[in-house]
Amino acid sequence: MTALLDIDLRVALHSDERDFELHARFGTASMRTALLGPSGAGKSTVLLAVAGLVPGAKGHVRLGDFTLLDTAAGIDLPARERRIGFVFQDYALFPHMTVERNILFGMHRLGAAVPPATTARIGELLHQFDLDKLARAYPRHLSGGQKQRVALARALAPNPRLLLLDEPLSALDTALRTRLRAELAEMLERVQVPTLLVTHDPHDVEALAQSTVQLDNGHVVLAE
Ligand SMILES: Nc1ncnc2c1ncn2[C@@H]1O[C@H](COP(=O)(O)OP(=O)(O)OP(=O)(O)O)[C@@H](O)[C@H]1O
Repeated sequence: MTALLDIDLRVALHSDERDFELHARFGTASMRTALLGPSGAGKSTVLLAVAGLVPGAKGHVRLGDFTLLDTAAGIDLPARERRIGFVFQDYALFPHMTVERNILFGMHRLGAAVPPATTARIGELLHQFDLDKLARAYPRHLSGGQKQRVALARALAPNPRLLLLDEPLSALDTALRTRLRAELAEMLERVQVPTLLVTHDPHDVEALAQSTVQLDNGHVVLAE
C-alpha cells in the first residue's frame, strides 16, 4: 500500500551557537499524524521543510503518488506550488488585513480582480468557520479562538493537499484550549485533508491524531 505521507528529510542548520542535523524518516497511512518530541528535536523544522520553506533540504517528501521533493531525481517544488496549508504557532495573521483579506491571501494574487468563484469560496469558509460577522474585523479585535479559526480557514482556502499545524492550540488558555481542541477535531474530521501536527500535549494527540511520530535530536525514535 502507498503511504499517505512518505518522508525522508535531511536538513543541516548552522548558526554561531550550534549546528543541528536533522535526518527524519517516516511514513504514515493515517489521515492525521502527530509529531512529538522535546524542545529542539526538530519538529518545526520537519514541517517547514515539508512546506518547502527550508532551503537546502534534501531527501524526499511524497504525498501518496505525488512528489513534492526528491533531490536525487532533481525535484524540489517551490513552496507556492506544493499547495500546503500551514497554521503557525502564533497563527501569523496579517495584522493590517481584515479577516476576509487574510483568508483571501493564500488563494489569490494581490492587486488582481477577485474572480466570483473565489469570492464564493471565501463566503463558504467564513460561514463554515462561523466568521461571517467578523469578515471585516482586524486580527487585533479577535479572541484567541477566533484567530485560530481564521488561521485554519486561510490554510484550507486553496484546498491544500496537506495541512501542517504547528502547536495550533498552544497560544490558548486551558479552558479555551479544551473547547477548541474539540472544535478542531470536529473540523479536521469534516475536511478530511491529510494532516501533520506538532504538539506537546497528550490530550491533543488523543483528540486529533491517529498515529504518532516521536523525534529526538533530529531523528525519529518511535513511530506508531
Ligand atoms: N536557522 C537556524 N540555524 C541554526 N539552528 C537552528 C535554526 N533554526 C532552528 N535551529 C535549531 O534547530 C533545532 C530544531 O529546532 P525546531 O524549531 O525544529 O525544534 P522543535 O522540535 O520544533 O522545538 P520546539 O518544540 O521548541 O518548537 C533547534 O536546536 C534549533 O536551535
